[in-house]
This record gives sequence, structure tokens and C-alpha cells, in this order.
Amino acid sequence: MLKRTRRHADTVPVAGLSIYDPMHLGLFEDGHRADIPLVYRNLLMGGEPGSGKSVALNNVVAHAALCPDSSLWLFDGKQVELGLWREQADVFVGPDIAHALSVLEQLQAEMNRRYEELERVRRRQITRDDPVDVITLVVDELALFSATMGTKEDQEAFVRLLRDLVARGRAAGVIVIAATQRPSADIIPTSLRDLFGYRLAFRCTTDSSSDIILGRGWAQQGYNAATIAPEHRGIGLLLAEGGFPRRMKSAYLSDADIYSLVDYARQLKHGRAA
Ligand SMILES: Nc1ncnc2c1ncn2[C@@H]1O[C@H](COP(=O)(O)OP(=O)(O)OP(=O)(O)O)[C@@H](O)[C@H]1O
Repeated sequence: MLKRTRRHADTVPVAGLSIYDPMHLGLFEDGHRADIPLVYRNLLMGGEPGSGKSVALNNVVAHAALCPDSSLWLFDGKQVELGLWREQADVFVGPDIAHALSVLEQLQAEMNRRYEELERVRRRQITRDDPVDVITLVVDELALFSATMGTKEDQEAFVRLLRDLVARGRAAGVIVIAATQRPSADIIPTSLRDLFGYRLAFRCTTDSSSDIILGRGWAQQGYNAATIAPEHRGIGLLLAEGGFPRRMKSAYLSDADIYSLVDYARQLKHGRAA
């Protein structure tokens, strides 16, 4: 058994969801639910401004916030999109690159510590039975940290740390969800993009920005987020490891829904839920 580090619950969740449960993201165009297991995976989403990223991100954050076996680390460079969740976050980083770097270093150290622990007990990955929180790291907007704030060295350090977390975090219970409204090669280098098991492209302005999120060649094969009509907000192409991109619409949470969920998450966190 791994050393206990879980903060919210004694052992496994008794109320609310588990981060090991699939997360409800929306509906595919054939009417099937788009429920995706987040654990052991990472999710990249991109699309032009107003295309639906924040709505989709709020679904992910809500799921993680309602899971007593997950801790929520929010990087909200714009400080508005995820602000409603701020008090539920275990760690909240605003538009401050120095803070962002120190938090990522802390997370990298935690990941390394978990790997040492796994090695000690001859295990390959963290599982539902371990009394260890899965850390859900949500980064919005990626470009602010990787290309706008700070010096070039800071930005490179940010991308390097993030890439390491995306590459090695999964088995150690670290999930990375990143969103950007600037899907370009300098913001999402192929070496980073290819590490994300799930990629969700909302409406993009060009075929190549669609490919930057989904992967090279998909637009030419007809899976092109630039063909999504501008009024079709919340519609995107979801690519899951090894499959084909599928058209889906994300579930919509109004601000009132989010406030109720924040209240419920607060109750769960303080152990007052029935
Ligand atoms: N799944 C959805 N169902 C219904 N409406 C949606 C959905 N997704 C987005 N919208 C509408 O589109 C608007 C813009 O969506 P959202 O804020 O998620 O865009 P965004 O991509 O995050 O934009 P930005 O990059 O500027 O932050 C929402 O306020 C909402 O009105």
C-alpha cells in the first residue's frame, strides 16, 4: 500500500464521484454520451475565442471538484473562466508566471516522490484503492503561460515542466487538462500535443490550427474543426487515443448550475454531504 497522502476523505469516496469514474463531457452526434475516463490520461482542447472551451472545461473542473479522491490545481491565466471554482481549488494560480513555475516544480517533485514510492512497493501505477489523491491540473489559457507572460526562459521552463507532467504524470495520478484559443505550433509544439491522449478541437479558423490540436493529417481526411459553423458553439471534434475524431457537443453548465455545484463540492469537501 502506498503512503497516505489523500487530503479529503479517509479512504475511498463515500459520496460524490470518483475521479476513476468516467467524466460526462457531452453528447456525440449519434446521441451517445461522451463519457471519458480522465484518470491515466490527459486532455488538450483548443479553438477560436467563443467556440466553447470554457464551457467544456467547466465540466471537467466540476467533475474533479466533486471527486473527494482528486485534488484540483487550477491555473487560470484569464482569471475569469474558472474563477467560480477558485475556492474549491486546492491550488489556484492566476496570471503569475513565477507562481506557475514554482507550483509546477512542486507538482513535478510530488510526481517523482510518487514514482519512488511505487518503485519501493513494486507497482507501476496508482489505483483507486490507494489513499492518494489524483491531482487534476487544469491550465487555461496555455498561451498566457507558454508565450505571453514572463521571459522566454520562463516560458520555456513552463513548457518543459508541463511536458514532463503530461509525459510521466499519468501513472503517478497526475492528470493534465490544457486549453488554448491560440492553436499554433509555437503554443502547442507537436512533441507536447502528441502526449495528450484526448484532444478536443472546437471551431478553428484554419485547417492547420485544427490539425495542431487533433494531429497532422486529420483535416485532409475530413476531420476538420475549421468546418464547424461559427454559430455552433460547444460543438467540437473529440479524438480519443487510437480512434477517429468524433463530432460532439459539450454539456452546458450555466453560472447558476456552477454555483450549485460549487456549493455541493464544498459540502462534500467538508464531509457534510448526506
Ligand atoms: N455546449 C454549449 N452549449 C450551449 N452553448 C454553448 C456551449 N458551449 C459554448 N456555448 C456558448 O458559447 C459561449 C462561448 O463559449 P465559451 O466561453 O466556452 O468559449 P471559449 O472558447 O472559452 O472562449 P474564449 O476563448 O474567448 O474564452 C458561451 O457563453 C455559450 O453562450
